[in-house]
Amino acid sequence: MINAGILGSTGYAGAELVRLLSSHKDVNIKFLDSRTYDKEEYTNPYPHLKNKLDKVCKSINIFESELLDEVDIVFCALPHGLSQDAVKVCISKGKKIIDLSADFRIKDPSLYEKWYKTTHNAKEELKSAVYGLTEIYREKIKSSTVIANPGCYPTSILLALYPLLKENIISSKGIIADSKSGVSGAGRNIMDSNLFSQCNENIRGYSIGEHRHIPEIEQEIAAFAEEEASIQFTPHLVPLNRGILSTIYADNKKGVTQYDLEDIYGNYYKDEYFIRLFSRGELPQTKGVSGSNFCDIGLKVDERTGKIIIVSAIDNLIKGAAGQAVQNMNLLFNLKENSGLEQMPLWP
Ligand SMILES: NC(=O)C1=CN([C@@H]2O[C@H](COP(=O)(O)OP(=O)(O)OC[C@H]3O[C@@H](n4cnc5c(N)ncnc54)[C@H](OP(=O)(O)O)[C@@H]3O)[C@@H](O)[C@H]2O)C=CC1
Ligand SMILES: CC(=O)N[C@@H](CCC(=O)OP(=O)(O)O)C(=O)O
Repeated sequence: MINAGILGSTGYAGAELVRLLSSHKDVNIKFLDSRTYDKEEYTNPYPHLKNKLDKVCKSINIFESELLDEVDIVFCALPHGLSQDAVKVCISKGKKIIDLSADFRIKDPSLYEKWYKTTHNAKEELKSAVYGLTEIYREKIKSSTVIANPGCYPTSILLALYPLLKENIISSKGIIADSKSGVSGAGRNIMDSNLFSQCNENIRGYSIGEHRHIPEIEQEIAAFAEEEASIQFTPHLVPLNRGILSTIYADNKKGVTQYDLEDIYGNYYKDEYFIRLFSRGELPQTKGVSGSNFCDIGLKVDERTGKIIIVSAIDNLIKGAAGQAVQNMNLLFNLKENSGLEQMPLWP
């Protein structure tokens, strides 16, 4: 049995971890950290787990808690900037840690500090963190101690682009990604602009060219292509609970055909349980992945405009957060990669 603890367990990403881990046959949840619900039943804020999870929340002081000695792995689902101490303590105690925040994703700490407008206080630990995009960094993940679980938008964009960049079919500069996210992407600490009355029946773009996921996406595009990268990224908030749909445009610099494109993606992803390719004009949709760890990818060569268009769909809370974290944990502990993640999407 793997003993696991969850920091930030009552946020939306934390709650998805709790839901997935509580039905994972190889995992025993040891602690559920929460300041707001300290000493309260976890099912008070999360009644969907009633009678299935008999656990009380506890506000954990990472420096003092003896509970840390009882676990093999810590999942950290705290807001950005709060996981650096947790990572330091876990390393010193020989525990594995999967951090769902951005604190260990960006390799260059000055870039993190610039985009996140805060200081990075674990620069040494940052060096050993592995970027947890499972399908791409599987081998490195297996032997790592600190895993930086990717952002939700980056997961949807990077899995969609990887074969094109590795095959040098598109340039690493000038890619355009237009993404739409459900409201749970913003977490449960509601902001005024995310109130039902302002999200429902409404679509709006935000942070155009300024979103914090840009350096993370560019870092990985540059790694895939082995050259400098730039992306024009526009996120939108759409009236869904969960789901991300990314539509990505790039110049077809080698003039590949629709047939070539489908063949290339088929070769790259043929053994990937969680990547489902759509061909012959079919396109993915958020409902097709909702509640699951799948990443659905649709492919289109537009010969008239000379563009390649890739469309990807994920559930932001699962493949974009908790599901990918569980997938990475499975790798760390040599379990089947889809253990605890076999749920099919919900439809309708
Ligand atoms: N939502 C998503 O789709 C995704 C989220 N992530 C990342 O996962 C992490 C958690 O995100 P998410 O679950 O959405 O966020 P939430 O805001 O929903 O939850 C974060 C939780 O952390 C706890 N917390 C502890 N200290 C603080 C603090 N000082 N300020 C605020 N909250 C605190 C809170 O619980 P309590 O008060 O009970 O302690 C809170 O509910 C973030 O780093 C986020 O970027 C990553 C990918 C996707
Ligand atoms: C809809 C919405 O607000 N989405 C969030 C996604 C951020 C998120 O969850 O960030 P990480 O994946 O980096 O942790 C945003 O745009 O800030």
